Amino acid sequence: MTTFDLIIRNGKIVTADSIVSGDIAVKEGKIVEVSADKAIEGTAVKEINAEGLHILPGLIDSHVHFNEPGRTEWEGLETGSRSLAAGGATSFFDMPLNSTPPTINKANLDLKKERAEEKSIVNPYYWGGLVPENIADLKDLHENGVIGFKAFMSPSGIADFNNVDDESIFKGMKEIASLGSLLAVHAESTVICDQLAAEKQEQGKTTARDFVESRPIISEIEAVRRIISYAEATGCKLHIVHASSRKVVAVINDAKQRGVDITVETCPHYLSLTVKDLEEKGAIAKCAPPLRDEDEVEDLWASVAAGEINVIASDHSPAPASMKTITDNYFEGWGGISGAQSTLNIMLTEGYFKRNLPLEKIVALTSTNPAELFGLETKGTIAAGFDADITLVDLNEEFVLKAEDLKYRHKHSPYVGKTFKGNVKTTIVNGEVVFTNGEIVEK
Ligand SMILES: NC(=O)N[C@H]1NC(=O)NC1=O
Ligand SMILES: [Zn+2]
Ligand SMILES: [Zn+2]
Repeated sequence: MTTFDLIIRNGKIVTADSIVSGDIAVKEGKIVEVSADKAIEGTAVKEINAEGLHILPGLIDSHVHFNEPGRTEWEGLETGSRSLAAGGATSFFDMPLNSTPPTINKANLDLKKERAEEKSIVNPYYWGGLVPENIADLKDLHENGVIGFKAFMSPSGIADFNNVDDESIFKGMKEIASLGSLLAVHAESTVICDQLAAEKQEQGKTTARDFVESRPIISEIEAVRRIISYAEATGCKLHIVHASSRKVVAVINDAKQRGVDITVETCPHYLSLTVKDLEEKGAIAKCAPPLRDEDEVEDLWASVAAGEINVIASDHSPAPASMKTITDNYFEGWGGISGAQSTLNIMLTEGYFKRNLPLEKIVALTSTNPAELFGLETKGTIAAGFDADITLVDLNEEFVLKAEDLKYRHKHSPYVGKTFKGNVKTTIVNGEVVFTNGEIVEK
């Protein structure tokens, strides 16, 4: 009789294509057998009874800022990776900025890899940066395994990570195209945002609504149109991060239809929070692009349901509470939302339960699609031969998120106080349980 390291029995196994009842056997970190409607024969060192639970491929959060090395007082890989595990995520792609030094050359990438290998309890992957100063470093970064490159079209908010001007982005995209890699873009128009912000502040207009109006949807659309033109001129593959509106997605879809190699991400906060939350919660709900109004949220859900969005990622961009206080000027205070732990909860509560988004689509958006798009060949689904990155979820469990539930270094989030339906019970990374029943399992 075969002996396995782990057997998970009697769960409902969800993939991007189907939901089946069955068992999963794991050996040496890999899924070796999945059985539908019959028991796996054999024994295991550990068995988990998943009766009543759904079993999902672990989330792959393709957009986080864990800020290590150099800015670990804001988060760090230890707390960041633990918050992901608690939220059912088993892999992340760390953005090149907010860490100091930023990931803009091989030496800096090596520093981050070293820290991640030591501290992360989920699988780490890395974006390289594209800044005006590092075109000559792109090849080296690519050859050392970055997922792709990330550039800002508007100021990043971080002094050592400059946004690209049109000249450097065109040069960079030519180089990235020749490497066969891809470029992820924060697409907001510097001209539109800077001029509108300056006007608002001159007029003493600094409310939440003023801040939002200084970064309008048209600013995203302008930047997206421009970067698409460069993609068409260079052949560089594009990934637009954090689209805040279906109107932005529509521009991307037009390009897709013309044959441009382009994909799009949105984030849970654009699907669950509005300007009203920014007014009520202050900078805890501040981000760029900013939160939009209720009708935009509903349109974005329609876009998700229509299959127009490729990837949902958290854009977890944490900061200490002291940087998240606003007295009366919404142009002050850090822009970035702490959300890495809540992605699946939001997709289940707001998507599956409230808007009938199928579980299979949630799995596709949060795991299968990012694995396929970014070349993680052994991740993103539950099947024999794939890595045993697995999340067990109780869809019947309701809970109110409390600050002390958060594993972040700074225990704040715009979702504190929200009632969620569907809770992560156990998270398994490469065959090892890293989180169960509310607690991180330390090695
Ligand atoms: N630097 C950084 O993390 N910026 C992120 N924050 C945010 O709200 N949008 C971003 O791009
Ligand atoms: Zn961004
Ligand atoms: Zn980001």
